[in-house]
Amino acid sequence: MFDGLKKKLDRFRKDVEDTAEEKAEAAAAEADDDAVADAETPADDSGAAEPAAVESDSEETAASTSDTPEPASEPSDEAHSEATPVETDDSEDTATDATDAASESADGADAAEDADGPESLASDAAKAALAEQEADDSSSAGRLKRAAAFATGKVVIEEEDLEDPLWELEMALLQSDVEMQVAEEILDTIRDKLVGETRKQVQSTGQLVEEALHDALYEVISVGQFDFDKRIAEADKPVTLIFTGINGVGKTTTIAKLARYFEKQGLSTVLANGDTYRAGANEQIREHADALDKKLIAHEQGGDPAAVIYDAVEYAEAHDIDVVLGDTAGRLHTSNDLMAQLEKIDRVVGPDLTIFVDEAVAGQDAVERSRKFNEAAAIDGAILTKADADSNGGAAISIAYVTGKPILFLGVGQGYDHLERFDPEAMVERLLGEGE
Ligand SMILES: Nc1nc2c(ncn2[C@@H]2O[C@H](COP(=O)(O)OP(=O)(O)OP(=O)(O)O)[C@@H](O)[C@H]2O)c(=O)[nH]1
Repeated sequence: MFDGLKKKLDRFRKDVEDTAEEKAEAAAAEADDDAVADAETPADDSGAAEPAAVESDSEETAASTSDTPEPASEPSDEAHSEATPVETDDSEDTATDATDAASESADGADAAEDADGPESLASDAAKAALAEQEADDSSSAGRLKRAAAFATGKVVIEEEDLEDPLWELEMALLQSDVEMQVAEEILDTIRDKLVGETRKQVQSTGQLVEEALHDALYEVISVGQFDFDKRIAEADKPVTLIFTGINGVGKTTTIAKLARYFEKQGLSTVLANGDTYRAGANEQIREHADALDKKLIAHEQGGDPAAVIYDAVEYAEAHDIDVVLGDTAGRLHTSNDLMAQLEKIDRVVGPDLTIFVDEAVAGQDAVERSRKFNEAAAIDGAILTKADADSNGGAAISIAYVTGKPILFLGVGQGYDHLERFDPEAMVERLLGEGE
């Protein structure tokens, strides 16, 4: 399930990790060359121990180096732990930035000690560059900072490192039927979380990227989620659930699966066939009712669906039944008379939940239909069937964000037990291949 998208997400994570680490290693190599060149430069006649000068290829860097205050005395250990690898980002607010950086460097140092990580490999010149409080540009001092960051077990991820991998990820999401605005939201979240992030000694860049991917996917997938079982348990009985969607997506089969699902929870159900439109609809749902030993309320073909559902609620009240499961005719959102039927059921019966059913394999089409049904009939949640046959996962990722309503269940096969409560965390872990 969703294997195609899983592979693409994994490729994104590897691309970013490779880019960031290659860049840092390249900078480290350059920095060593710079440091060696500086070491051969004769000291000036003042005799004061200058911090290792950083070769610059631009005026401002030289200025910032000459501005660098000379250490008054050999820094004490505390001062040293303050002065060692400090990440300064380019944000305007250097005061906050310095505090953040200091606390981060303390964390970094602690983490390094905690993790019994290798002694810092940064050369003195690299440490001096890192100790600089100035926001730096892409000069050799900047390269040295990145290199030292790498040498001290830190990798700074920059916007340019993400450009290509994010473009690839956007294509992958769109090809997997993720809705455009949902894909943009995912990319924005990843960019916000990763740019300027430093990889701590105890983390790999891949872990950093995975955390950003996880959070970005979870944010869009979990929109509107509520505790379905709790909602049903606490609602006044009988609870009335109405199912709508187009023909052939699996509404009737899903109703039968839910009858089995509630039975396992000790809740009784009665089925109602509000599909008085299609010939053979009564026979189809009656097969399920008989197989599950459940009561079915049905009228003649051509009857009023609202009257069927109303009779089922009356039956449930008279027989102390917990849940009414009302099927309706497959319809397109553009079918005015069928949409008018839904409004009448809403008016006459006042169902607890109107649930939109579509098939995961329909991808973008399912997303678009969910948006239209929600506009026309104000759905309370969605069930995606045939997820067992869906390699993309685009509909499962997009529908909640697009409608603001949660996906409640996934249909994962043709059997009555092939129904899964939709869990956003489990979905994200499935997409990221975690916990396998
Ligand atoms: N693989 C798979 N097949 C499913 C799933 N859910 C339903 N189906 C199949 O999809 C087909 C259509 O299911 P129905 O329940 O008849 O669909 P419907 O929406 O009620 O169709 P109408 O009655 O025409 O509105 C049947 O062959 C089901 O077995 C699922 O989760 N996975």
